[in-house]
Amino acid sequence: MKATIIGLGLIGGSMALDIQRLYENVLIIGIDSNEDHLNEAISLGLIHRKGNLKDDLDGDFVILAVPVDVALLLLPKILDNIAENTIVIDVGSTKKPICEVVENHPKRSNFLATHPIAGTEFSGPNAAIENLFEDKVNILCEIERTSYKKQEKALELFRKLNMRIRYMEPKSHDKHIAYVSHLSHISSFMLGKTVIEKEKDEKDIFDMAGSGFESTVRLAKSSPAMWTPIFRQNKKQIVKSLEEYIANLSTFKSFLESDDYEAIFNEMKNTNRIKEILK
Ligand SMILES: O=C(O)C(=O)C[C@]1(C(=O)O)C=C[C@@H](O)C=C1
Repeated sequence: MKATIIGLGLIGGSMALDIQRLYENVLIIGIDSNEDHLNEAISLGLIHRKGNLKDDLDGDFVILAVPVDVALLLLPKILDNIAENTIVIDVGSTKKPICEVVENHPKRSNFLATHPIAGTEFSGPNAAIENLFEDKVNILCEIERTSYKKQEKALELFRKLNMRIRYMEPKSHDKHIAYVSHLSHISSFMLGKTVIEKEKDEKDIFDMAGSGFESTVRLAKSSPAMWTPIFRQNKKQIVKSLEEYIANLSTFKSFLESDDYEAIFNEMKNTNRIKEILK
């Protein structure tokens, strides 16, 4: 079993670890533009050897786990050179642009667009962990455009990883993910910024930060190199979600200014429904 992992960050590295654990006689080849990451991936045991985009597109799987802007550039070239029986699986956080870029590619049926809803705020090969995908949702887009044999191969991998599969249209994926993932990150980044700016005048502010602040601001530790292209590709949906979020913040502020504590209580009471949604 041969798998080529392109992009040896948290997701690519974790995938490499799990494929080694779940299959027999595995050869994992790593490709990354960052030479330090490649060396780190070898010393961490994530990959067996370095590869390249000419000679290593002929295994069972090619996993494309690079930032979403790089994925758009690489995927058509990868498909140009892919071996007949090899499936390319992308794992990026936006799905419409990547599906569009290969829409009319003659090797479209070698590709499957996926989004594993798994991750942490950390990045790079060092952040890779075993079992990251266990019991996590994996959103698959336009699976009918992937050849049947290759669908089976991918689904077997996701079964072995014990993932929960959902099927979605790329547009619908990008719309919903703008709210539950992309907006969460922006909100955390801007909360972090607000508190850091205050800290300039009040040195003690972080001494007062408890686990509430820490859990809310966790995502602000995420990689700007990964998130900037995501925000760019999903700009339209994110702007819409931000408008709704800003309106809710403004409403809360006006309730407070007008001492409308009943309204504030009700806003929070209604939102407590999140306890049932995210059990
Ligand atoms: O939990 C985190 O730290 C994540 O950032 C994971 C998260 C998310 O927003 O849920 C981030 C991006 C991925 O596309 C999928 C999952």
